[in-house]
Amino acid sequence: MDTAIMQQGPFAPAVWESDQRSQQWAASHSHADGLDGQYASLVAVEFDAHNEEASEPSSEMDTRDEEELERLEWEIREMETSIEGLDAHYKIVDKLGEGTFSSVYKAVDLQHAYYDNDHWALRQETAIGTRSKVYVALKRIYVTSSPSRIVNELEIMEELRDAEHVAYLITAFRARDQVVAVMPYSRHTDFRDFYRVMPLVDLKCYFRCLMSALRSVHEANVMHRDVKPANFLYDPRTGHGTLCDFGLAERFEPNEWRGKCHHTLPTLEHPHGKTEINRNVQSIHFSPGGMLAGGSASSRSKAAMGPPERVGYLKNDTRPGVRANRAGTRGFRAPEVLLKCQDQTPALDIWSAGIILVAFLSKRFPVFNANDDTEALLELATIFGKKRMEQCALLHNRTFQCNVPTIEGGKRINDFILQLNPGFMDPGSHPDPDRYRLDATRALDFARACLHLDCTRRWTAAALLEHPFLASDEGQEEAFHHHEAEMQDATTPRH
Ligand SMILES: Nc1ncnc2c1ncn2[C@@H]1O[C@H](COP(=O)(O)OP(=O)(O)OP(=O)(O)O)[C@@H](O)[C@H]1O
Repeated sequence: MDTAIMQQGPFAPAVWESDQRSQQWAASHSHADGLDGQYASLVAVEFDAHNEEASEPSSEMDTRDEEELERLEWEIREMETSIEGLDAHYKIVDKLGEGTFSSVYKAVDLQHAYYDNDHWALRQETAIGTRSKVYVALKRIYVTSSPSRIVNELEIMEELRDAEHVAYLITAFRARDQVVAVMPYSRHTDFRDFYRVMPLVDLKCYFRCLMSALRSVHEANVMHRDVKPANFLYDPRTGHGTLCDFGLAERFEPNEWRGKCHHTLPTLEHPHGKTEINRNVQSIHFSPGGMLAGGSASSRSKAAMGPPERVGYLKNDTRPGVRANRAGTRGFRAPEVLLKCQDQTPALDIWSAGIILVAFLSKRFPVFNANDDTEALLELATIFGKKRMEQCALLHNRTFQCNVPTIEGGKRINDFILQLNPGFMDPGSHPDPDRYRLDATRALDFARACLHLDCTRRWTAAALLEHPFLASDEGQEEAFHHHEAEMQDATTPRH
């Protein structure tokens, strides 16, 4: 390796980082609930914290054919020869994934013992000294990625190193045109294997990890921009999740607020008034209750601000299209991204997390599958209805026009979920049917809180962590009712 672009650092794999409380909680609830057999067998694999290999899937589960395995072998050899010195540090054992911008491999960290891992060991509840092998994930970023994009990803990961439930960067290096980021290996199960069978109690665990990752990311004024199941590595056996892939992440710069829309600069304020972030924000419109600031589109459009530009559109418009960051994955893009809002906020990640929840609750994945942004807006319109889409567009200084008659009405997100999964409220053989119904109602409300079309009304990650679906004690429930009352108050139009 000729150029180290970041220092080698101490680490311990995230798989050992599992929060013991969530782990015990997930395990006890999963089994107590008399679960779907498929899910029970997923979580039943004994997790031996001291012997990673014992809990690895056996080769029988490897469905790859000979040709694929040969290709993988070739790929590993090619990587080892094109990055001089790599094999002295890491022994690549498998391929974990492949995306648009990179390939990710599982490797044994051969030199783990030569580094001081105490810092990370402090964050663990499991001693790491007893491990015979320590696995890492090597993300080989394709040469077609621009240097600025690579630096952006690495810098953001470096900045978020101490954030819980966020993939952290151990080191990164460059060998000629090859850039490799090294992360702890996070053991996980493919979302498609559990989204239809995961019980509500374990779903809470999933969203606690995801929301706590997003809270840290947003507190650092970063928008992830690509929240989706493939980027949240969740292990149902331990109840531990890790948000990865900061390849599209963008800094939220309040000082560069363009002000072309009708929504105000948000505050990432904690509910109940404990301000804790946005070091750089100079002018903040505070809203009660931890919502991103602002009222409803209709109330705001009547406010003193007035539209910055004329409303409406030219029929034969020859002007170039509006440019805005629309990075993300289809089906997970928030309405403001689809509408090319130029002042996008961290609320866009909350929308994507809400879509993941809809997949769980409706047992449908992918939820949306449009080929382009216009089609994606139409998909939203079929749920939310024309009027609310028009209001949402207006908020971003856009006009929504559609002559499809079936989108006139619109429904609540809860009704949409229940339409797709009519049996959702039925506790079935759940040992505590009332508890199930309460959790199910709260899960629907959690989805509603994530999926406000109006980005200013979407709850923050910090607020969502205190939503009763995730909150577990009375105090938090009381706080929620207080929070709800404040929200009602804030969003009721004043005449
Ligand atoms: N730390 C890790 N531990 C285990 N697996 C990982 C880790 N990081 C990434 N992966 C696996 O590799 C896949 C691709 O990683 P990543 O999303 O970072 O790459 P990408 O090229 O940006 O992908 P995409 O274009 O799909 O967003 C992930 O979906 C995951 O399955």
